[in-house]
Amino acid sequence: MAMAVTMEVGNDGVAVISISNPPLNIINAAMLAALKEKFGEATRRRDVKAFVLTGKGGRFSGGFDINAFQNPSGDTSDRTIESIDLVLNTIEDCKKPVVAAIEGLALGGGLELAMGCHARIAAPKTQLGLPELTLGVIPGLGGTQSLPRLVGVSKAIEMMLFSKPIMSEEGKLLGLIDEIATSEELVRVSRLHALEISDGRKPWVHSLHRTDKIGSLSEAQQLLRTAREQAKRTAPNMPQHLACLDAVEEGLLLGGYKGLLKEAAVSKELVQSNTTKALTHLFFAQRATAKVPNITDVGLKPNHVKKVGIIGGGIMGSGIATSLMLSNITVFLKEINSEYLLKGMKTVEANIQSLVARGKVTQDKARKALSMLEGVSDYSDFKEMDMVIEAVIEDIPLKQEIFSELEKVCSSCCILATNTSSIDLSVIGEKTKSQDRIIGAHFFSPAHIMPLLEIIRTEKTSPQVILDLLTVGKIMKKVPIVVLNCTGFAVNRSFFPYMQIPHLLVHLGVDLFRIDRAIRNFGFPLGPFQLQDLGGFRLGKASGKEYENAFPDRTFRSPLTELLLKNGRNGKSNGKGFYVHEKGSKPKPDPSVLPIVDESRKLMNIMPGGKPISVTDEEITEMVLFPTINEACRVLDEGVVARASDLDVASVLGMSFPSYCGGIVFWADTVGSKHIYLSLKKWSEMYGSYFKPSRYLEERAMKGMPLSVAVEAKSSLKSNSKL
Ligand SMILES: C[C@H](O)CC(=O)SCCNC(=O)CCNC(=O)[C@H](O)C(C)(C)COP(=O)(O)OP(=O)(O)OC[C@H]1O[C@@H](n2cnc3c(N)ncnc32)[C@H](O)[C@@H]1OP(=O)(O)O
Repeated sequence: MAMAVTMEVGNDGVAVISISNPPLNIINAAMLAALKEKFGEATRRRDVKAFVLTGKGGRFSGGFDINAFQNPSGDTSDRTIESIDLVLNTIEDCKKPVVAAIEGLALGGGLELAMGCHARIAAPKTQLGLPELTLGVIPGLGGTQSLPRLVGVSKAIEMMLFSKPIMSEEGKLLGLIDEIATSEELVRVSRLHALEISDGRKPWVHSLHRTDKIGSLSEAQQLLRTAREQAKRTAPNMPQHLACLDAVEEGLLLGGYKGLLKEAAVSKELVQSNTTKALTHLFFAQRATAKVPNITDVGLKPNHVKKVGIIGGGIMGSGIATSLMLSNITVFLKEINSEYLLKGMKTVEANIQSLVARGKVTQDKARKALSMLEGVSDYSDFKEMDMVIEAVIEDIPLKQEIFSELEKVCSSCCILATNTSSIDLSVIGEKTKSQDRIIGAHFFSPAHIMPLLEIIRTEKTSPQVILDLLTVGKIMKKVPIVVLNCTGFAVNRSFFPYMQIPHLLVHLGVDLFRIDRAIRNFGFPLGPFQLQDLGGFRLGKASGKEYENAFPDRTFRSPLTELLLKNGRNGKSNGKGFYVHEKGSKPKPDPSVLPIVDESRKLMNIMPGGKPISVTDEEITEMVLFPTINEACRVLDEGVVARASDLDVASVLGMSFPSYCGGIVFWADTVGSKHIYLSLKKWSEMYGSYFKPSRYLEERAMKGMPLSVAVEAKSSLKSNSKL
C-alpha cells in the first residue's frame, strides 16, 4: 500500500487516524499535510469526542524521510511551519484529546508526533528514540522541547546526544509512556484513555506546558554545561550536538514556544550542512551493502549455520568466537595444546565480562553465551561443523596445511573461511579441491566490537557460500561487505598507503608524533603510528611484505620496523612502540624511540639536501590521505567492491575514517578529483612513485567527474594489479 493517512470514526466517538507508509511508516511533507487535514476534518465533526493517532502494520513510525536531507533544496516545506503548525497548533492545542497508540517503534519525527499527543499508550518492547543527531540534524518536530519536559533534562540529553533509544517499559517508568497494552489491546486501551481524558477522568496534559520534570534552571544549566564539554570531546567536528543543546537551553530559558522557534531555525541550517549530507549518505550506503548483485537477488535461500569451528585462540580467534557466541552460535575453539586453548578460552571470557562491565550485555546473556563454547585440541568434532574460520598467524605454508587438513576432516558442505587480513585466498586454498567453499571472513580487531565484516570471494567461491556467510554476518550484527580477492582486499589494500606514507614522511624529516596529531585533528581516533603500535610491528612487517610483493612500484621500504624489533619493541603487546603503553593510562609519545628513527633516517638518507622538508599539518594530512584515495581508485577500477559507497562504509566501520566526512570516496569527491590528482602528480615528481596518480583518478580528474560514479563489477578478477 502506498503512503496514506486514513481515519475511522467509531460509535464511541473516537476518531482513529492511522498513518501508513510501509515498511516503517516514514513521514514526509505530504503525510504531515494529510494529517493536518484529517485532524481539521474530525475537529469540526460533532460526533468526534477524541482522537487516537496510530501507525499501520505494527510499527508506529521510523521518523521523517531521510531522503529529504540528501536533497534539502528539493524539500520545499518549511520546518518552522511543520513543527509548530502540526505538532503544536494541530495536535497539542487540539480542542479534543489526542492519544498516541504506539507499537514496534517510534523514532525521530515518529516519537515527536507521539509526544505532541496528550497521552501515549505503547505495546511491550516498543523502541522509542530520537536518533536525529546520527544524521547530522537535530529533532525537528518539537523533540528538543517535548522530550526534556516528559522525561527530564538529563535523560533527554542522554537519549538525544547518544541517539540512545529506550524500550516502552523504561518509557513507562520515566513517564514518557502512560500505559502499556498488548498489541491486540493497544487501540482499544488508547480509545478508552482518550475518552477518559475527554470526560475529565484522566489528565489532559500538554507536553509543552509541563515543567514538573525539568527541575531548577541552575541544575538544568549545569547538566547542559557538562553535556557541552562531553560533546566537544566526543564529537569535536560535528555541529549538531552543540546545536541541539542550544535549542534545549533556549526552551528552558524562554519557554517551549521560543524553544520550538530556535529548533526550527537550527534545523533549517543543519539540513544544509556537509555533515548531514555525509551522514545521510552513509545511512543509505550501509543499507545498500546488504544488496549484493548475483547473490542476494537470485532467489537463493541461506543455510542455517549452527556450529562454527575456529582455528586459533589468539586475539582475532577469541574475538570472533565471542561475537558468534553472543549471537547464539555454538563455537568449537581449537588450539594446538591445552595451554594455548586455556588462554584462548580465558580471553573469550574476559571479552564477555568486559561487555557486561560496560553494560552492553546482561549477566544472563553472558552466561548463555559462555555455554555456547567448547574448547578442543583436535579435529574429532569437526565433521559436525557448518563453517570453520581459520584465525592463525599470517603464515602461508601453515594456512595451506590447515586448509588441506580441514578438507579431510570436515563434511563436504562445510564453509571453509579464513580471517587473513592480506594474503591472497587462491594461495591459501591452493592445495585443496574445495575452492568453491573457500571464502575470506575478515574481521577487524577487536572482532567482538568492530562492526565491519569484509567477505572475500574468489572467482570460484559459490554464491550459496557467500550468501551463508552474509547471513551469519548479519546474525552477528556486523555490516558485511562482499569484495573480490586481491592482496589486502578492499579495506587494507586501500589503506596500505595510510600505513606507509607516514614512514616516508618521517624519513623526509617530519616528526612522527606531529603526523599522528594532524591525522587525529582531521578526525581519526588514532594516528597511523598509534595504529601500528596496536597491531604490533611483527604483523606490520609480515603484511608489509605482502604489499611489497604485490605493489613494488609504490611500496616505501625502510629499515625502521626491523630496527624497532631489534631494539625489543613490538608495539602495544610489550608496552613499547612509538608510544609507551602502560596499563590504566593513555599511550604517551616515547622520546626514546627517536634515536632509532634517526638511525633509520641516516640509513635511508632521502631528505632533499639533507634537510627535513617543510610541510603544514594540512599538507601532512593530504599527503597521507590522497595516496589512500589513489589506491581506493584502483580498488574501484578493478571492481573489487560492487559500488563506491561500499568503500565509504568500509572505511568508516573498518578504519575509523571520520563518519562526518561520509567515507573515503565521498570525502574525495567533496575535495574534488582534480585537486587530488594535481597534488599527487606534484608529489610524485618531488618524492617518487608512491604518489603516482592511478589511471582511474587521472581519467576522472581530466573529465571533471566524481570518483563515485558507478563502477561495473568486473567478471574476471585482476589481483595484484601493478597499475
Ligand atoms: C524531523 C525529524 O526530527 C527528523 C527525523 O525524523 S530523522 C529520521 C529519524 N529516524 C531514524 O533515524 C531511523 C532510521 N532508520 C533506522 O535506523 C532503521 O531503518 C530502523 C531501526 C528503523 C529499522 O531497521 P530495519 O528493520 O533493519 O529496516 P531497514 O532495512 O533499516 O529499513 C527498511 C527500509 O526503510 C528505509 N528507511 C529506514 N528509515 C528511513 C527514514 N527515516 N527515511 C527514509 N528511509 C528510511 C531504509 O533505507 C530501507 O530501505 P530499503 O529497503 O530500500 O533498503
